[in-house]
Amino acid sequence: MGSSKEHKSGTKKKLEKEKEVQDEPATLDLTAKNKKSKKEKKRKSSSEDNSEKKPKKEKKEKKDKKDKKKDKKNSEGKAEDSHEDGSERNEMAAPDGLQRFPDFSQDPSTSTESILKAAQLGIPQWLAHPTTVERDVTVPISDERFALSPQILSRCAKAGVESLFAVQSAVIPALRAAHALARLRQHVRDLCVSAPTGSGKTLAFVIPIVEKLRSRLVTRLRALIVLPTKDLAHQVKECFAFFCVGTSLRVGLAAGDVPMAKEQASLVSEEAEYLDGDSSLVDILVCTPGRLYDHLTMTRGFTLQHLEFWVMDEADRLLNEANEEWLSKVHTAIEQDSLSVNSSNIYTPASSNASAMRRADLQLDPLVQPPPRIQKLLFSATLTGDPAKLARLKLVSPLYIAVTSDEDGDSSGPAAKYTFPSTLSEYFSICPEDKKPLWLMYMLWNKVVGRGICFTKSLETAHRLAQLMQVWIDGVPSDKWPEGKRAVVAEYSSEVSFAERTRLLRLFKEGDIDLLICSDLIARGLDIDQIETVVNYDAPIDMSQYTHRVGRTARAGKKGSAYTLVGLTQAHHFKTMMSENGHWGSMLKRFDPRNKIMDALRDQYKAALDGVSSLYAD
Ligand SMILES: Nc1ncnc2c1ncn2[C@@H]1O[C@H](COP(=O)(O)OP(=O)(O)OP(=O)(O)O)[C@@H](O)[C@H]1O
Repeated sequence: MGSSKEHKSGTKKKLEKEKEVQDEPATLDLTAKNKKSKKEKKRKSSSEDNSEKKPKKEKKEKKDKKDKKKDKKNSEGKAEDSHEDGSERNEMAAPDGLQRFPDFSQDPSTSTESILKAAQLGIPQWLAHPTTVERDVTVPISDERFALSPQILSRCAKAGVESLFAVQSAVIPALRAAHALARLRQHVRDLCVSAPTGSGKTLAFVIPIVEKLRSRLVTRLRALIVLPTKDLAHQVKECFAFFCVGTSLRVGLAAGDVPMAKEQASLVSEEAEYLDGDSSLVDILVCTPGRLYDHLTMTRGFTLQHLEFWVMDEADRLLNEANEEWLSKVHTAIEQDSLSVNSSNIYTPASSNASAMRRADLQLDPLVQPPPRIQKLLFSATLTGDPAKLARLKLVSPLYIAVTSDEDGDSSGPAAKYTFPSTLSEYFSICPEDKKPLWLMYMLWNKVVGRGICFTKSLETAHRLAQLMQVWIDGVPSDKWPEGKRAVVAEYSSEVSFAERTRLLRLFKEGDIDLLICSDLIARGLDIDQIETVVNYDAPIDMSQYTHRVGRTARAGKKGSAYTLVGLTQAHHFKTMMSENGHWGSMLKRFDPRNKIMDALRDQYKAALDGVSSLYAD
């Protein structure tokens, strides 16, 4: 937990530095503006060649003008309602003379069309033209298109699922149809799915996979679900386990949180190892790429020869993994084994070095048909549009389903626009770097956060911030707090052991923790029902990071808020990023703390800084 002396002295230096810079005048880095003018020239020439885009361009220019006007208004420090209920005025337009919103009125804005066009260069047709589904659609679970069994319907009822969300209502029928085709030995298409955070992507693959496998006769590894982190693997495993109740399907987990030997023993039986695949103790395996690689390399009897589904959840993150060896390892395993068995459970007794002979036998034997091809299923809220990355997956005639919203207009192409839950309210605040802790204190003090999660840019920042908040909280007697209730914060990062993280999540869910301070470790995928607020303590560096972070709230149709603290030097980048992705405007409101409360907190902040410094003084 970063308690070494080295870490302490580093932290101390940083805190001293933090104190030093407090009184420095903040400067806004505008170097990006010069770079931008080149971009703008390029944009102009490309839009001149593109006359059919004109009406859209005009519309955009109007919108930009409107945005610029708004920015100008902000920059002039004019009071503006900035909070959800519109009741809170911008009383803190310029305390310290630092909090004015920088004037972007001189900034040329980059056309979304040209970015889109560039992004589409060289991308395959299927990726450029997704089947789109409206975000807010829901369909009763009993709809005949889903053809769900009584067993699945009863699990859905138990889970409180009465209707299916947009992504589920599109993906489940597509997969059910594919299963029917597979049974007839027909061509099965791979599937790529992009849908907003919290929109129910997990059930979109869990339900049809359980539905397809529940009548299988023999336990064999037929579905492989790969997720980028241990935490997510646990979450998805639990979901499968819940939906497999009432079936004989067995769900396994390989995420590296138990010793390798124990994991091996849970996946493969030592007894039946003379038959490839017959030794599997699980039908569905949820795993992380690292452990999957280890089992393919080291676990005797572990084979993918019976695989029917290969799901990659948080697919773009998996494709970004620095170590992609796992991907080629899976492909090699599949290619070696794919013709050794057919789906009607007739298998050829085989040793692992006899694939070629098996193939020849299969082709000669009229009773033995080739197995169904493995169907690859990719899911993400921010599916990559990089054709080179997708090519590594060797997808076969993929179908691309994108859940979008009305505001996305003619959204086409991969992640052409990031789609956000309609129940999410978004705010940003411009503040000097060294005052960010004060902003966070304000949010905790003033109960802006409720129950929330706070993202920082690094493990170290998360650790230092959690420590500072703790010293502050401990230093103010309970009866001085609003409603006599102290805030409770905890650090939640990969520095904290998995067991401790599990405990913290439990406390958070039970309402005993108000704010989890974390690095990006859990930005993706984690489904915690109770998160009301996301605080981006450090502004995200790209739109994908923003999407995944804010997507921890406003899930499954619930309301949620996201607050981004934008440092003065990040302000230009933040606005450009939001504008380029069509996310700058009425959906993103300005939030400014109230002067009076901030004044009261300033002394407490200073005392907390001193308190932390003294921790390291010994
Ligand atoms: N049809 C449904 N009815 C009610 N609740 C649902 C339904 N589908 C999913 N949920 C709930 O919605 C929440 C979000 O679902 P899920 O975690 O699958 O989202 P996601 O799209 O994978 O999000 P992310 O991209 O952030 O990982 C979960 O708590 C899940 O139980």
